[in-house]
Amino acid sequence: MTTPPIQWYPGHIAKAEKALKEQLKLVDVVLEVRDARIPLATHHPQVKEWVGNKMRVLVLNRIDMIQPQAQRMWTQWFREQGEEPYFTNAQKGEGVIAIAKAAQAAGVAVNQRRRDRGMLPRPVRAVVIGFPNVGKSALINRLLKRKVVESAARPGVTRQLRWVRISDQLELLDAPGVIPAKLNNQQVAFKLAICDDIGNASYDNQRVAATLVDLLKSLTATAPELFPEDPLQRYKLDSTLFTGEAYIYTLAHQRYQGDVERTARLILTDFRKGALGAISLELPPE
Ligand SMILES: Nc1nc2c(ncn2[C@@H]2O[C@H](COP(=O)(O)OP(=O)(O)OP(=O)(O)O)[C@@H](O)[C@H]2O)c(=O)[nH]1
Repeated sequence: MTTPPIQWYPGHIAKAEKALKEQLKLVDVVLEVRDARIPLATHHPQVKEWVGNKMRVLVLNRIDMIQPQAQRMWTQWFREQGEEPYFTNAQKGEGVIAIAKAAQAAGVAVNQRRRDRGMLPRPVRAVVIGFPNVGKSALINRLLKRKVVESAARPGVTRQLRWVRISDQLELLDAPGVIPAKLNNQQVAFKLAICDDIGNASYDNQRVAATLVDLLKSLTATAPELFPEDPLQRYKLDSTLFTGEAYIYTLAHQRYQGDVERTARLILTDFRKGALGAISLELPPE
């Protein structure tokens, strides 16, 4: 059997899963953050089971990094699935007030249940969960209107637990819950690696960058209305003539002294910092 191109460390995953379940035990409401560029790949199939019958608010973050038209398509799709997506730019604080309101609204139901059981109402307790690097800490800091959580460019950075008061009705765990990636789907793994939402994993930059080029080619072909310009035009090399792998190899030889690794890293960095434009890497399934 060949080694899969993207690998995690199983011990790390088991530990993360255990920590996440401990955090979930403490709360009434779960704010699940996904990366708006890959809302399906940043969904873990077991979240539903882990969240159980607690209230869940679905947050699609990095809204600045996808096309407005893609946002509209996702809104419609999620509503068809019976879910209301909340879109945020946690870096700038956009859409964050609506998240706090949705969490508080969920708290009303929680307190009604407490009253029905003869218990005193209390502020609703919430936690922010999501894959590494999706913007959990940035969102918490915005909800708190101050910086209590280190928001790092480095994936997988988290710290100790504390309750912080957001309003009279809402308390938040100040440390986010990290959802560990599911191990067995390489297609999903590639998207997580492209977006740097993969945490503690090892992968091959050249294969990941080649997959990004192939994905962009296929998206521009299937949804041309979302791509008035070729996202790869920055490199002045026609992507329609090559496979992803051949594209990187050719570009490396034309522009970067044959340094394929450097070219691969450059393309990934350009995509991650938005230099290729606002691009949703996934579109709602038909
Ligand atoms: N462009 C953009 N960048 C964002 C957004 N939200 C967060 N970021 C940036 O993305 C990086 C990661 O954000 P964090 O808040 O540290 O992500 P996290 O999910 O807490 O990451 P871990 O601690 O690794 O699990 C930081 O550089 C943020 O400034 C957003 O909506 N748009």
